[in-house]
Amino acid sequence: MKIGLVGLGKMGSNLAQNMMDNGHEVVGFDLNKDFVKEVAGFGAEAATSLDDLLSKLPSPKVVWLMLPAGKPTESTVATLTEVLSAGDYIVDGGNSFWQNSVADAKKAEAKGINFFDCGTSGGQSGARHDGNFMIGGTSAEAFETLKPIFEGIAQENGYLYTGAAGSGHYLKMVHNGIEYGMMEAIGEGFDVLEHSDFDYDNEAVARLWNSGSVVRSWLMELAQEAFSKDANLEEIRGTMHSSGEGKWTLQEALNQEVPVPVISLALMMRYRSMENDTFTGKVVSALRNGFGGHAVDKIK
Ligand SMILES: O=C(O)[C@H](O)[C@@H](O)[C@H](O)[C@H](O)COP(=O)(O)O
Repeated sequence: MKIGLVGLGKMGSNLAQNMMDNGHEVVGFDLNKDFVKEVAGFGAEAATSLDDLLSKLPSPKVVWLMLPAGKPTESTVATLTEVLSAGDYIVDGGNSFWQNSVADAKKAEAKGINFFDCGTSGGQSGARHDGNFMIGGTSAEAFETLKPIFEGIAQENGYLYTGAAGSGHYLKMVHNGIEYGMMEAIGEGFDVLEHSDFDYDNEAVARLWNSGSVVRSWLMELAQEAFSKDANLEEIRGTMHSSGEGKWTLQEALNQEVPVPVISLALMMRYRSMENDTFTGKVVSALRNGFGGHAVDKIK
C-alpha cells in the first residue's frame, strides 16, 4: 500500500522505516525539510507540501499523521477534511485528546472520509519495529483496508480495532494514565532504596528485578539501562514533564466518578516536580510556626 505520512519527527521517521520494511511505499512530508531529506534517504518519496503529498497518492488516499497533539494535528486534519474525497482515509497516529478525535471523525465522515484515531505506543523503538496500536474509527469494515499495514508494523497481537472514533485515543489516554502510576511507583521504590541505610547498586537491583521478579517490565529494563549510564542519575534533574494524557485520564475519571488515587497522585507529583518550592509549603510552614512555634526554614 502507498501511505502518505505527515510528521517525520522521531516517531514519524521510525514509523516510515517500519512501513517500508513491511513492503509499503511511503510518501513523506514535514515542515522541517531536513526530516523529509532523512526519510528520503531511507527510501521514502519526498513531498514538498501537503498538496504535493496528496498528488503522489493513488485513490483511495491513506494519509497518516504523526504530529504533536493539539494545533498541528487539528489544523492538518481540518485541511485534509476539506481536500480529501469520499472513500479516502485519515489516520491520526498522535496522542490527540479523544474528544477531538470524535469531533474530527464527525466532520470527516460527513464527507464520506474514513477517520481513524490511532494511539501509538512502544516509544521510538516501537515505531521502528513491532509497535503497539489502539485504533478507533469509522467502521470495522473500513478498518479492513488498513489492516495489512498494522499486520506488518505491529508486534503479534499488537493492534486492536476498538470501535467508534475516539475509542483508540481514549484507550491510549488510559494506557498513559497507567504508565504514570507505574513509573511513579518505580521511582518511589528506588527513592526509598536511595535513602536507606543499606548500600544498593541501582543498576544491579533493576537487573535483579528484571530477572523473574513480579515487577520485571520494560519500564524496569529502561531503569536498568538508565542506571547503567549514570548509577545514581546525578546528571539529570527530577523535573517530570507531562503532555496531558495523565491529566485527561484524571479528568475523565472524575467525570465518571471513578476513584483513581494512584494515577491522580502520580500526576500531582509531576506538577510538584516542576516547582522548586511551593506556596503550599510556605503556608503550612507558617501555620506550624504560628500554632506550635515550629522552626521555619528562611530563604536567606
Ligand atoms: O506509550 C507510549 O509510547 C508513550 O506513552 C508515549 O506515547 C509518550 O512517551 C507519552 O505520551 C509521554 O507522555 P507524558 O509526556 O505525558 O509523560
